[in-house]
Amino acid sequence: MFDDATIVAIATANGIGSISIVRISGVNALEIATKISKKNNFTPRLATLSYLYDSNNEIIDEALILYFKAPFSFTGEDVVEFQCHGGIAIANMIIDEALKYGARIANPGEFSKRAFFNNKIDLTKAEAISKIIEARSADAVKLLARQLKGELTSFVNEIREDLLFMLAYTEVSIDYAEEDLPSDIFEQIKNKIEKIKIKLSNTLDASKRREGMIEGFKVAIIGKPNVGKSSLLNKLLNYDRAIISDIAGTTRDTIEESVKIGTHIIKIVDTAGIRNASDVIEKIGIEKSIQTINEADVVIALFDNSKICDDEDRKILELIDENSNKEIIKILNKSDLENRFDKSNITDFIELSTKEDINPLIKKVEQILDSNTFGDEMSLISKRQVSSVEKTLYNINLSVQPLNSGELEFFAHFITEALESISSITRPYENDEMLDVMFGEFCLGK
Ligand SMILES: Nc1nc2c(c(=O)[nH]1)N(C=O)[C@@H](CNc1ccc(C(=O)N[C@@H](CCC(=O)O)C(=O)O)cc1)CN2
Ligand SMILES: Nc1nc2c(ncn2[C@@H]2O[C@H](COP(=O)(O)OP(=O)(O)OP(=O)(O)O)[C@@H](O)[C@H]2O)c(=O)[nH]1
Ligand SMILES: [Mg+2]
Repeated sequence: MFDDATIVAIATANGIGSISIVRISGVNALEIATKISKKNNFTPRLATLSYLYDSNNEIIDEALILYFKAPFSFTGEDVVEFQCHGGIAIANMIIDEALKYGARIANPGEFSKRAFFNNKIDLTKAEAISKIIEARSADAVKLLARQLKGELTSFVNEIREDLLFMLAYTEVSIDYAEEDLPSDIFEQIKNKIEKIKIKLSNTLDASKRREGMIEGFKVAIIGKPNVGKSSLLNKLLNYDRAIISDIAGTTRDTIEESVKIGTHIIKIVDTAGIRNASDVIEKIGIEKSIQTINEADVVIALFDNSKICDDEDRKILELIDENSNKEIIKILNKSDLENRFDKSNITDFIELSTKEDINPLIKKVEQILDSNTFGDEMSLISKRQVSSVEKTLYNINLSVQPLNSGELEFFAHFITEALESISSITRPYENDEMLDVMFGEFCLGK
């Protein structure tokens, strides 16, 4: 799974800061620390202040050295940390010395990978660590910290226990006569199945709503050409990001910019107007809008209040109706001009113009994102976790019919599949390739 080399990497950011940390893990860690510091009586977990020397005996720095004696370290191996003066020059010099004394540079995620294989962390914790490093908002950090603390691990273990209970009893009832079993055992199993189904689908729903907390929520502006989409984007960003003109078709490509709304970091997406120039292009336009709507957490759909409602507007309104599960805010824009849009075509709209305060619109977006964010339900934080839960739910659903008809071998088969899927969230049975890909996406030095 991995070689037994001693690995070294900078643990801190690759830039100027007051302190940098170089971390070494493996059997030679202590010996390397001894050579660099000329000290050899490290007490585990006690910071030791020492000068550091290179192999020519020239002084490099004054640093704190931390020694973690195996197995009581992050990786489960002997770990030594040099907390040296910041910047990258000193850290790189320490790394060079460690390489001379037999260490090699760690691969991305290798410290975490070793922690996983030494049973110090499970995959949920590894994923939480990896995402926390990249988190951009306090909301995201809090969500991830819950998983770091083991919330998903407990969730998985509870479901595993229930599934194992079911398997145990089906095994027994396949082998033994019914009268030897508690009479309500199948009722118990059915109840457990129903509870698991609810638990899994609630978790999937909450996770879907919160997807944007980690990746950044997407708010998309759609509408036909010239309705004022880019003008609204600029107002939301508070600077002139997009080019604006009275020529329809000014914005050719999708523009994405980050901005903070309330506690949320969001990506605002300004799209090219949905055009009706020819059938082919119109089709592309509509397809693009459908895609935009699908990918967005909130959609702001603009209509031009200074023009009469035409077929293009009606197409967009139709699209909105078809996506009633999406949060779509309808805006009658350019309401400062003479109103010509027939309002019988549209419900629940906000009248707006560039001359007006957009705070009510921002508040509305914030409210929607708040409701997507908050709540006590647990969330999954990666596609991998979501697909494992989906697979578990799929197999649980398939197990119901054979349970009802007494085909216990089939029931046991689906429960076994479900057990495998749910277990893979914390610890897959055998899947080295997946693990390589996953840990390979981690930050260097993590
Ligand atoms: N300097 C430093 N800070 C750090 C880390 C690190 O590796 N080094 N971490 C790295 O991610 C995080 C803290 N995570 C850690 C997790 C476990 C152990 C550890 O030594 N575990 C031992 C002992 C447990 C105990 O005493 O309770 C063990 O699990 O056996 C250390 C750090 C964040 N801050
Ligand atoms: N009177 C008035 N004019 C507006 C308003 N919003 C935008 N405009 C004008 O409408 C024209 C088109 O604005 P844009 O923001 O470029 O429109 P768009 O929807 O991005 O257009 P495309 O990129 O071509 O799809 C510009 O001349 C804007 O100044 C508004 O609320 N009131
Ligand atoms: Mg535009």
